Amino acid sequence: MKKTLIIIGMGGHSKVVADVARRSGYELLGFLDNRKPDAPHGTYLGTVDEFPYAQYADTWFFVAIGNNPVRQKVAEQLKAAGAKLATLIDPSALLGSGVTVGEGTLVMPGCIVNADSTIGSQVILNTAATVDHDCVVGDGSHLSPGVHVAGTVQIGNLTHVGIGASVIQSVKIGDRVVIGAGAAVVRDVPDGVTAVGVPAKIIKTNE
Ligand SMILES: CC(=O)SCCNC(=O)CCNC(=O)[C@H](O)C(C)(C)COP(=O)(O)OP(=O)(O)OC[C@H]1O[C@@H](n2cnc3c(N)ncnc32)[C@H](O)[C@@H]1OP(=O)(O)O
Repeated sequence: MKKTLIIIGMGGHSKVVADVARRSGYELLGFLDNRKPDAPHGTYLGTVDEFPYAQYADTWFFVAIGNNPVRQKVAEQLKAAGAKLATLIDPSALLGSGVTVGEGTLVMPGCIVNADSTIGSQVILNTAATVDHDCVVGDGSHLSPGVHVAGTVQIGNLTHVGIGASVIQSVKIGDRVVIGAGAAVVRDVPDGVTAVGVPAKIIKTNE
């Protein structure tokens, strides 16, 4: 029997999550969203807050919300309601030996994660992102499409690395950091800042 899945969120990100879920062998029952969508792209099953999770004990749930803190908050809400959170790894992704991937994480098509890297929970490794050996990507972080992370890099929690950015080996990027699209990160980046450019420089402190 196929495993069944319900996806949380009905924005654009949920479309790509649905595709990864189908390719990974799940039967998709539908979507939850606290805002009823005007033009649903699948079966709308109701709100996140009012869904009867206890009646779906055999079903897996996946939070497909791009915003890092919101994704993590909704995942906590689901866990408190007793829902089982799936981890979705596209069959085209390559994971090296000793790699671990946390609960609720999405690994998109074309990603490569090399040996002994640790990917946290509720992470998005977006299309064709690569993470080399011995890295850590913290909970709730998002590596956008085409990000390349060299070996032994540490990325904190709730950090967003923008599309096409590169991070050289052994750099540490803090929590709640935003790295701009196309940046080259060549020095450590502290918690709670936005850094852009080549080489990446801090342009502001985030709220
Ligand atoms: C499937 C998907 O869609 S996944 C999502 C992928 N999306 C991304 O990766 C988005 C990444 N976001 C960015 O790069 C954004 O530009 C951010 C977050 C770095 C900055 O956004 P904001 O905080 O709104 O800053 P804002 O746009 O006001 O720019 C501030 C300054 O930084 C500059 N700047 C902004 N982004 C960059 C960048 N990536 N590289 C270089 N300079 C930049 C701006 O030109 C501006 O400079 P100025 O003050 O001289 O005019």
